[in-house]
Amino acid sequence: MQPAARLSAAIELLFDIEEKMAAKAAPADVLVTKFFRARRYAGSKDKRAISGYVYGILRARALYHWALKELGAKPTVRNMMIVHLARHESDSLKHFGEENPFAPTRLHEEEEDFLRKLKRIDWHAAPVEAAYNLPDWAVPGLKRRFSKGLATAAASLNETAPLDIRVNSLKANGKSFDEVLKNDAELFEKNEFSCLGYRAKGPINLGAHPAFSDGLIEVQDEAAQVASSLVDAFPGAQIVDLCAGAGGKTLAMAASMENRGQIHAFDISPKRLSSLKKRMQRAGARTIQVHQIAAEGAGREIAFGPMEGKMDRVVVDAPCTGTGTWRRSPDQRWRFDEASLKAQTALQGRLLAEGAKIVKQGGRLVYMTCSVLPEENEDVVTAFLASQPKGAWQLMDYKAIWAETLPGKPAETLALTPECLQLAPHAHDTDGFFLAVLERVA
Ligand SMILES: C[S@@+](CC[C@H](N)C(=O)[O-])C[C@H]1O[C@@H](n2cnc3c(N)ncnc32)[C@H](O)[C@@H]1O
Repeated sequence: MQPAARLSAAIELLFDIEEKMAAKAAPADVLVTKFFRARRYAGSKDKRAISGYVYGILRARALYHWALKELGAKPTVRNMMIVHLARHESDSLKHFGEENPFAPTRLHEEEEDFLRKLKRIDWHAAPVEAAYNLPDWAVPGLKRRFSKGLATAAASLNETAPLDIRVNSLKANGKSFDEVLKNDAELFEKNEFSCLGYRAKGPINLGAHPAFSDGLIEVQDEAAQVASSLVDAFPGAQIVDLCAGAGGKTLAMAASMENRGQIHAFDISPKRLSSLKKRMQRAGARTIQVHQIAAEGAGREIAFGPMEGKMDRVVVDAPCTGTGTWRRSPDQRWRFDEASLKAQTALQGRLLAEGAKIVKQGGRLVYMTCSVLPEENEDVVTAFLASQPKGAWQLMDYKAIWAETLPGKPAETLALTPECLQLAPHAHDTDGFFLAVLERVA
């Protein structure tokens, strides 16, 4: 593709992403994949260039909105692209209006005008929300979490994420990492916290790798690996994974359990559960029972009633705003608002209370989210404890569980409640992730 055609393609793709974002429909990564699948003629360099524009603009969206407002221009996709090029590769602006049927149309007078004014913009004067691409609904929670460290934390949440893998001990059978990855082992380095985790040193396509197709490795961020270990899923345990999704944690727990015991994996999404079924086959996990469940209604009582007070572990990996994974999905932040955050926290509270009923005495309720917002984390746990009879639950110190389940020194928490674990990219070089372990006393 010619450079001009790449620009047009990026504008078209971004337009689609913006539309779907407004409708809270398909996320950017799904749209990007679909876009390229329909354009087989796009080579790897084209894909890299187009994705570079798209994600670069998504990561600076609030900043470009702010700049365009300062200049009296509308925050359209085309205007954001013009600002982006002016900042990063002004030479490419010459492709607008080029003699090429695929080129974007020539810059019109208003655009030429704001381009001239753009040179006078003081980018350092941008408010923190614009500079770090923060949506209004998340700012109070981010300030509570990070206080003076907000700028550093927010900058880190706006970067690109690394790729981590977990060696699947069910299939690796004691093989060393070099044996599992063969000649590609040197492309990875050991994770800091997770005992089975490795981080890719650079971009790598694992989809076609034999270690992946043979189930020897799983793609999983280090934070999720740590959280799965802290469940302390022991061989022979009876576990309910209430929001199992496509089974990232379920598979890690099945491996810790050495295929002994039982994991009941529930979710409302048939698509995610069908992906879990494929993954468990590939991973050789034989202790997982998959159950689709309705979001609400009597079906849930029928499913969970017989389990009341019987489970060793109940994992509530709750649906959340995903603020901790903004690095991977930079459009995610624009899909929520104050009302949907509130609805999400109410659902999290309901799921935690529901899961609590099926934990046995001495068993553990493990609440986790991939969010850094206290509203979805400590506040949900505090409200749950307040709703329970006094002394019914003990909030366990994650450091004590870490000592039993993970090697090395426990990561220092950023949680407002010191017993809980809160990880964040700037401090731990992992996704943002929260975990609280509650033991049933009575
Ligand atoms: C954070 S994701 C789970 C990720 C998964 N545990 C993993 O490790 O890959 C949250 C999941 O909750 C599911 N969910 C949403 N509402 C639910 C409900 N009422 N009951 C059970 N699952 C629900 C979503 O479909 C989604 O798969």
